[in-house]
Amino acid sequence: MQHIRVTAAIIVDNGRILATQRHDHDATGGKWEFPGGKIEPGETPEACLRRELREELDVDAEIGELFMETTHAYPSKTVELLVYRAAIRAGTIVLHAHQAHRWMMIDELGQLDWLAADWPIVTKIQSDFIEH
Ligand SMILES: Nc1nc2c([nH]c(=O)n2[C@H]2C[C@H](O)[C@@H](COP(=O)(O)OP(=O)(O)OP(=O)(O)O)O2)c(=O)[nH]1
Ligand SMILES: [Mg+2]
Repeated sequence: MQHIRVTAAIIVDNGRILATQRHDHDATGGKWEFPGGKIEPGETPEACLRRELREELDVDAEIGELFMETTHAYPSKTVELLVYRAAIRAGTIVLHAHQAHRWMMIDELGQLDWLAADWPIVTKIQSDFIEH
């Protein structure tokens, strides 16, 4: 089965975490995720995530520590997710790859219809995420 490595960002602002919604016309349309994308050959995860945040949100971000790694087997592919903390350093969000975004309080995160691979991330954020 296809195995892909994907980076995703936990971006916090004012105590809220950024969630982005995939386009309805995508295979997983309407689901929520953390912005990011596939690591290209020769690219470090951090460089990938900076590139993805520029491409998808139009922002310059500083990538912080690795928050967690999680792997999920979908019917058609296995996704290995590398989840980093990140902070926006410049720019204002303009959505180039998503249909919506929301800034969520940590205790509200469970209200969204997340991609299946993201539930362990949501659970870990709610159990041991420390803002700093
Ligand atoms: N970015 C992101 N992808 C996720 C998350 N959870 C999850 O299962 N995925 C899956 C969905 C996709 O099958 C895969 C990569 O997603 P992607 O569509 O963002 O990849 P990309 O930005 O490189 O986009 P593209 O150039 O392939 O269109 O990872 C998540 O929280 N964030
Ligand atoms: Mg993406």
